[in-house]
Amino acid sequence: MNAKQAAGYRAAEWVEDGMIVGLGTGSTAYYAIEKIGLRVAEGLKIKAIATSKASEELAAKYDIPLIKSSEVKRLDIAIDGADEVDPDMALIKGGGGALLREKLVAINSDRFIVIADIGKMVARLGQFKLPIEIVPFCYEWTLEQLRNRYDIDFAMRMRDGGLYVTDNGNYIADAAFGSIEFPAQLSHELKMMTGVVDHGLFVDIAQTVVVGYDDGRTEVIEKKN
Ligand SMILES: O=C[C@H](O)[C@H](O)[C@H](O)COP(=O)(O)O
Repeated sequence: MNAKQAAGYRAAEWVEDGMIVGLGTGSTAYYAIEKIGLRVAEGLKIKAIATSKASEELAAKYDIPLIKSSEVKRLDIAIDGADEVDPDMALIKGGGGALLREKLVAINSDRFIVIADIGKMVARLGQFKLPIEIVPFCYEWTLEQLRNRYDIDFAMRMRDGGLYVTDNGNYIADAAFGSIEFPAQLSHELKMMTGVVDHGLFVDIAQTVVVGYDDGRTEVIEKKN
């Protein structure tokens, strides 16, 4: 069992009968979905909302019943990976482009569990390029606005020779902050910018982090109040 699988499988143990579950996206969330799917095959009764088309397909493969947001007001639990996790459980997410749906699901869940291999744990966020989802309309102006505000490199994410398009039809600019001293402040500033839909900083959203190690061990860290 590798570190991602260990974390994903451990977090899947939080899921109980009758829960509405948010399914994350990425190579770590893959294992949580797989384990939840195996438990569904054994009789676990849940309903789920997926944070990407890829995770929807994975859930369908495991016969995890998916529902629409109109059918439920809140989720009991959401389980998702992260690109970086700092000691305050602030995160960078969106390496796989799913940050907007992931944030919507996470903030509307009673408990948000982050699953991360030990390599994701950092003293300070920012080495991983921060994904910023921007609307396609006049995106060059939004990019220019970002470049003028922060003196760092912003690169439009590319895919197959063209601009990468999220499940929501938007683009992503990856921002090389290097070191983010005040994640909450940056999160707020970015949200205020016209043209920016959202970004991959998740501050004060996670309550639990399950860390996976290469030898298959896991460590559960709960947020201190
Ligand atoms: O958009 C993708 C998500 O935020 C992922 O949860 C994040 O990038 C971590 O992905 P992985 O588990 O593949 O490292």
